[in-house]
Amino acid sequence: MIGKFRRLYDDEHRPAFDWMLITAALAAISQGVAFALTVPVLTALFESRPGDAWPWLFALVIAAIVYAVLHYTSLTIGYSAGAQLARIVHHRLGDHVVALPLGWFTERRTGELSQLASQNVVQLMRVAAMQVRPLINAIVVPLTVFAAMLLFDWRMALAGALAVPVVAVAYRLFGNLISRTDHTVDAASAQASGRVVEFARNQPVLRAFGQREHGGQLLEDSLRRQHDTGRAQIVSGSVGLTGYIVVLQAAFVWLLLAGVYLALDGTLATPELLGLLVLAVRFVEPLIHAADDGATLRIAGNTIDRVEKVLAERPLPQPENPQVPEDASIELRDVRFGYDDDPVLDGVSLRVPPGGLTALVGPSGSGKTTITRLIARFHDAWDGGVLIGGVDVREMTTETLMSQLSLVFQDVFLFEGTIEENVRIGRADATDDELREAARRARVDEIVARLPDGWNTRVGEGGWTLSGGERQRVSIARALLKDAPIVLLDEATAALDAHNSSAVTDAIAELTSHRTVLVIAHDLNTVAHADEIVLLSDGRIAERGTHAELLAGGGDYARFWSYRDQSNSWQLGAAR
Ligand SMILES: Nc1ncnc2c1ncn2[C@@H]1O[C@H](COP(=O)(O)OP(=O)(O)OP(=O)(O)O)[C@@H](O)[C@H]1O
Repeated sequence: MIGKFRRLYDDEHRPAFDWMLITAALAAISQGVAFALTVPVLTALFESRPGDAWPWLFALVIAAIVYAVLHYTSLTIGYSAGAQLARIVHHRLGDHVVALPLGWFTERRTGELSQLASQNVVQLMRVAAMQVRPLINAIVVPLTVFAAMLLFDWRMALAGALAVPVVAVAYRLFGNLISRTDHTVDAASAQASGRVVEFARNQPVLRAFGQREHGGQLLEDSLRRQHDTGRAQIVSGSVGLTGYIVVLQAAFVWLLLAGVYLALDGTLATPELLGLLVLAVRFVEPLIHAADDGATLRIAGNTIDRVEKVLAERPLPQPENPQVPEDASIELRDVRFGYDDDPVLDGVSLRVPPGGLTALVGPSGSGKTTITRLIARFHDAWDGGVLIGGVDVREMTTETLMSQLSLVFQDVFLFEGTIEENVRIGRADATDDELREAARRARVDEIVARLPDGWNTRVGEGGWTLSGGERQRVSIARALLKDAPIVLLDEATAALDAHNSSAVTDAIAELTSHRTVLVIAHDLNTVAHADEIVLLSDGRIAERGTHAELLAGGGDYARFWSYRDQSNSWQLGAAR
């Protein structure tokens, strides 16, 4: 456990943690020595030689002072080492995840990462600061007491040593019982907090569909599950803790019996026996505390395992000799790729020349979004190549690649901040005039005009104060401000109201003029003017050509187009 903590520290701060360990160990030794010194003091008093007790008492006071100083030192070093740990773990996680492929950031993983980096790391900091020392105490104090027993009476020390394996086995067995439900309790708590957020967020939907009770029922179920697992944890935890303490008491009784036997035998004087029994109590005491702290330490151990798992994720390999693209073309050469064992794209080749517009169409799940993700290097292709400006994306740095691309996807994320800050993410050093111009072209100025604080209006977490169409316009303004030569666009105007839809269409027209564009089109009406239309089906290109060529070809595209004529609202995605 201590090794796990040490591994988390960097070379600069590990010595502070080591100092905390050393001072804590020295404090524990001095505490053990102080306990041991009670034996000659008690012996002298019980043998009616109070004068003999003074030197031992004096030594005991010195040991107690040394203990107090060392304890205080390790406490203060521990606090600062704990605070450092939170900072280091945050930095290490931050530095590592920025190098991970964007495809790693699924909703589940980002949720777990955010819990890990916030709540769990703070717990880790507390454990490093406050709970590692008691663990050292639980090991070093009994060892010191044992050494002292050896000096006073080796037979009592031997009796103590015989009890140690039994206590160790009990610690492990009952410890497992205590921690057995940790994972189920963690999972139930995570699920319950997720349900609370979901219930609050989905109030409008639940009420609109008269499902308030259904949503409440789900929440209630998971709260009940949390309650039940919590109760099971208390029961098995109490059984485990009680069992362990009973074994410790039995170990003490065993020492008592050994001492009484030796006393009756006449080989151990009664005053010495009393002193040794007081020492035996001190032997057992830190072990009881160890049981209390064990559960917290195990949880900290789990957290460290999770941090290490994230740190072990393979970062996106960076090229040794980075190259820069020659132009703004996009090319896929015989690309194969899948998220698990089955390929999602199976031999896809396409080329968008600089300034060209290619539309990807196809049924839902045919792999359109996956193509855009490979171009932005969310993942690397299994086989084949993805090239920008004639250079494989694996041969350029992430910065170079990202400087070439603007991504406008459906799930727009806005940060908690003002609307101006959200547009400025497009290019941090843009002048105010450039920012206003991009906003005007994306028709964000219309949104700003109706907001109470104009540009300084805060958009709320995830941008919830704005409508879906408004969020898309903000994301298009970002892309206009960034002014990258290639645009990857997931066009989705179908779900928008008429006003927003026309505003988004205008904004997209601004964004796509004079740029290389690869657009995922959900509505066939918007693709007719593309230079090339690529129809994907099951991860392969089924048809390709201009609108006129595809209509003349009389294939699936032509068929879908004629359906579209019959029903204006028809969409390709719904054809599956
Ligand atoms: N992160 C992921 N992990 C596992 N499978 C995924 C992942 N993303 C997509 N898939 C799967 O890959 C296939 C292609 O998905 P993709 O999103 O590329 O299709 P699409 O044509 O863009 O669909 P839509 O039009 O519905 O957005 C689908 O079967 C999908 O379930």
